[in-house]
Amino acid sequence: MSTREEAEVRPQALRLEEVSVAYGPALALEKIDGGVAPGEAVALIGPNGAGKSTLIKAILGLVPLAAGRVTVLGTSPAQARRDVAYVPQADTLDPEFPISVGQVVLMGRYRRIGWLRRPKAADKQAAHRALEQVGLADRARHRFGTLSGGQRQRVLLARAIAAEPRLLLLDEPFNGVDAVSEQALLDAIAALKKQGAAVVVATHDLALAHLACEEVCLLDRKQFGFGPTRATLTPDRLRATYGGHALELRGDRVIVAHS
Ligand SMILES: Nc1ncnc2c1ncn2[C@@H]1O[C@H](COP(=O)(O)OP(=O)(O)OP(=O)(O)O)[C@@H](O)[C@H]1O
Repeated sequence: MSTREEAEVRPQALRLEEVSVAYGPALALEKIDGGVAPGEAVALIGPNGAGKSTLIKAILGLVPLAAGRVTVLGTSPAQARRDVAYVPQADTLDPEFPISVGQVVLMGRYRRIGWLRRPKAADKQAAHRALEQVGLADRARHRFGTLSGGQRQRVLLARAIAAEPRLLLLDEPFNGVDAVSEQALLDAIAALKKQGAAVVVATHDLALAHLACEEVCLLDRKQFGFGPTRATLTPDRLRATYGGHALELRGDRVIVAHS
């Protein structure tokens, strides 16, 4: 069998075919093309406004495509929604909202049990296991808003884990996160991948891409590379992707001056 045929029969959790998205007359994404296999992760890397969040919305079926096709778990984003979990940036959930950590995580079960049914013992156990996985089992009764930003991010990841997703989408999971939370997030992502889930992570953090992702997609409206991490994250490609911005590489992290 040729390499091309092998690539075509290899199962993909996510397939992007020349995906373009427009807000009004302007294209926010143009011909993004690639995929991710079950048990693997892809990092979406690009400057502010590159279209990373827009691509995540396209995978969730929340924005219409101007062209191309998104296939999630062999079907449309809308059909696959039950098996897809999304972790927003922690600051999108109001910390003042009077809800416990355990209740936030249990919300991850509602797509399975339905909003009108009461959670069963199995749902509570799944929520507890998810909190354990991010190292916060002892905080279940604490108010969500009393946790640090990094801990809140871990709780939102636990909510996603409790949903038992086959595809997990993360938007900038390391923003404002300390080293302990960073390690807990990395461990939880590794455990999900081991269970066969595919992961898509929008990030500015090249270390995260190297540590947790088999593939990267470099983008700034257009695609500047989509492939295995080490081969794709070259200084030349990074400079092309971050073209209009002042780019500084420190170790394996990109530091971008937002002018
Ligand atoms: N609802 C919207 N209506 C119009 N334009 C939008 C909308 N959402 C995003 N955009 C524009 O689309 C482009 C891509 O935005 P997007 O938020 O996807 O980028 P991003 O890579 O996630 O950025 P960041 O790293 O800053 O979060 C930007 O120019 C943004 O201003």
